[in-house]
Amino acid sequence: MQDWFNDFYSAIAKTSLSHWLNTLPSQLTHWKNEAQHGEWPQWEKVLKNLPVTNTQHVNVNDKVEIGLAKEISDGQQKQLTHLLTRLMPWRKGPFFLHGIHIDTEWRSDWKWDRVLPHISPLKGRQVLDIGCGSGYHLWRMRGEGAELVVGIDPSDLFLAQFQTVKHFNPDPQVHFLPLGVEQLPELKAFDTVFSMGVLYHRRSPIDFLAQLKAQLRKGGELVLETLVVEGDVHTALVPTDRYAKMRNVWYIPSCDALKLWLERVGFKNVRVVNKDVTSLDEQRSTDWMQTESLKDFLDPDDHTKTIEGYPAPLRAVFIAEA
Ligand SMILES: Nc1ncnc2c1ncn2[C@@H]1O[C@H](C[S@+](CC[C@H]([NH3+])C(=O)[O-])CC(=O)[O-])[C@@H](O)[C@H]1O
Repeated sequence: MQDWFNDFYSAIAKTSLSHWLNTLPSQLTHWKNEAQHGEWPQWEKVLKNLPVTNTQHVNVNDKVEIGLAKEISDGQQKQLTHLLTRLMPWRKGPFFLHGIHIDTEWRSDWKWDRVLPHISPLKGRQVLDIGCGSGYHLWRMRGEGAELVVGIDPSDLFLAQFQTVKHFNPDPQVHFLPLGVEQLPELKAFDTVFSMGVLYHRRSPIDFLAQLKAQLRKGGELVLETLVVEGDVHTALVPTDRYAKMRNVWYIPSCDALKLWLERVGFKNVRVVNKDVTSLDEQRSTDWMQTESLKDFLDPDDHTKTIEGYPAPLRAVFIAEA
């Protein structure tokens, strides 16, 4: 793990992100010390036992597929499947590793298909994904030609899943840092900042939007995806307790309200490019995530409502300019 972070420091040393090096090393040292007390050591063991395959087969353009089945023996494939199950639940994907299909809870590729047609081409850009989950979209961003791709997410399990994929595709321009958005300094350097599925988890959504803006260079692009409700510019749902069984949901604004919030923190040219009700095919239990999923979070008699009686998950994609 020492190497991953050193690799990242080298990757940004001569870029407009170099001032990040003032704060990052001490934060990551702190993370390393803390991680030893949780489940990290057992996931690290999985990472250490992954087979070295040196595959040249990398497709991150229309899916995330690294390595072919024929490049490893049946015994190795069985062993690899076993190691991957030790990193369950796999929520964000899917991934195809040496013929093993990790059928994740979410079809994150469908979200990417809704976002991609509307964003500025990523070719040559420095890109940040805030709350990147397992890093599925990081690979797809690189597949679109981004020059440097950085994801942050505070979940250690997501880091372990990302590093598993990176083990088979050691691309030096794709990185995951175990940080929360609140730990970022004002970098003002990324060409595109993504934040998908995170806003409703933030207690102070307007501060969060300002933090996103502070990561972009002037004229850079924000790609924000979040839950929304129908309503006017003054509408935002704050659940009394849980929303779709999630404990940590705070604000679900209408599109007009969120557009206003974005404008209030200084974003320009704000537009909603996609609205979509999450289908039971997009989020579901699988062999790789065997506990409850969307169908258990909805009213069994009326799928337009959550089990708590709120409008069922409706998601929107916003694009804005810093
Ligand atoms: N403070 C924080 N800072 C950054 N990330 C955080 C924070 N707190 C939680 N997260 C992370 O935000 C992600 C939200 S999931 C979206 C994943 C992907 N983007 C997707 O669009 O599929 C959607 C959901 O679970 O509802 C998780 O990976 C958290 O660990």
